Amino acid sequence: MPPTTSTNITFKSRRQQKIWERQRKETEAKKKTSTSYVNQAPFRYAERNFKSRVPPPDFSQVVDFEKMQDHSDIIVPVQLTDDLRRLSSVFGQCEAPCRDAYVLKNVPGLIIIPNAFTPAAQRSLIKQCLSVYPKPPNTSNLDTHYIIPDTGIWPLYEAQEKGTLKPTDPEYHVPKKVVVDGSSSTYSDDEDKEEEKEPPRMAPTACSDDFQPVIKDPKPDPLPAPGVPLLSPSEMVRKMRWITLGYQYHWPTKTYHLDRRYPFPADVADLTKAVVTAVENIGHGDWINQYKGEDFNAEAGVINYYQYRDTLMGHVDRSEMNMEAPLVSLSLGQSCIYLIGGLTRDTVPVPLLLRSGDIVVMTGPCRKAFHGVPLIMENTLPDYLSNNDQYEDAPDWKLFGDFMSTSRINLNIRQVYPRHQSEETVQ
Ligand SMILES: O=C(O)CCC(=O)C(=O)O
Ligand SMILES: [Fe+2]
Repeated sequence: MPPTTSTNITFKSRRQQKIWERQRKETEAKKKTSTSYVNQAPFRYAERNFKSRVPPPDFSQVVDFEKMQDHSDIIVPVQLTDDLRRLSSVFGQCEAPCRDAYVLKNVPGLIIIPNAFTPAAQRSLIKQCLSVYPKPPNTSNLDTHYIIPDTGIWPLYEAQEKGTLKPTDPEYHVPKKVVVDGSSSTYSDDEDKEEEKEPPRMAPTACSDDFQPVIKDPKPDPLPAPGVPLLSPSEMVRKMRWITLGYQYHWPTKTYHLDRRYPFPADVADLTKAVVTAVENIGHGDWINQYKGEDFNAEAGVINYYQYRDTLMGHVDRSEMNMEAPLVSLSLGQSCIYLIGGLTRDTVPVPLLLRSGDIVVMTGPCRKAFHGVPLIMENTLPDYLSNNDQYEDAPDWKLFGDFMSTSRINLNIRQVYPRHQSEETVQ
């Protein structure tokens, strides 16, 4: 067969030409979506705005709960049914009650409770999120590739910083998991969270119509990738992207391992129940949240660790059999822009500025709304989390403050089973 040509390129075969043309079309399509804002769903348009470095994002529509007067047309102040600090000690000791919350006129079901935790309570939660919760059996993104010691990584990082753990010590490098020869991973670690990647093709995703929260298919653990590097403890802690609490989550299929449930941290369960109790009967217009705090069980949680420039792409959390129960989400550390949209990406999302200590509660219709985090706002760490100061409640804060100087932590908690049902009664 004679070589075929396309423009000035010579091809050895027709097949090669076809491949080349397909690739060219794909590249052009990609270029189009990345350089022009035309034909983009409003949610994607907003994501691109906040991810842009040059030109800088347009922040003019951002809702800042410290400047309420600017948003009185879209935000309604409400009073929680009870003081959070009375309902749970995890919010911290403080004379002032915590009852101020806000709802958005155009996002039914969304409730924001700004500044819900005292500085000491935030320090305590951050310490737990970094040094206590990320221990086996709780799973993190690092587990796919590394054998995490029972202590977790944090004590190794502390020892490295103190100089008591040296690169030549055997514990310095957390061992890698062995790659089984000849097997290729169906999923890569990069695909296991809804970051700026296409979701894996083989499974329906939590945003697709054929998605089922319960599937009979096997849920194989992602396989370790060959070639992951051995890292120092300080590098390892900054590679932590997420951990899961309670029912463990299978990212590739976006369903829960209902047979893999680990103990849920009591303080997080306690504060979440308090939040769900405090938002009873809160809402606006057509939607008033009626879910009872007493019916809420914290059964699954995700802790997201964001470094500067990390983003979380727009998605819907609908892996829970119970989609009536509120989802409670806490922000700690650097501020972020949080986009809250509607049932599809075609609804124009509202950008919210979330600060350390803010709580977002997604109730009723908002449980099915698209949301995401397109921007971590640099240099927004509150002074009370700084690594330069001494704190009576946290004498060892320096290292935690170092970590938080470039990080945001989000903790979100869900109920998996319908109310009055549990693992035992459902099976
Ligand atoms: O980081 C956040 O505030 C949101 C996290 C989130 O939506 C998720 O983990 O599903
Ligand atoms: Fe989410």
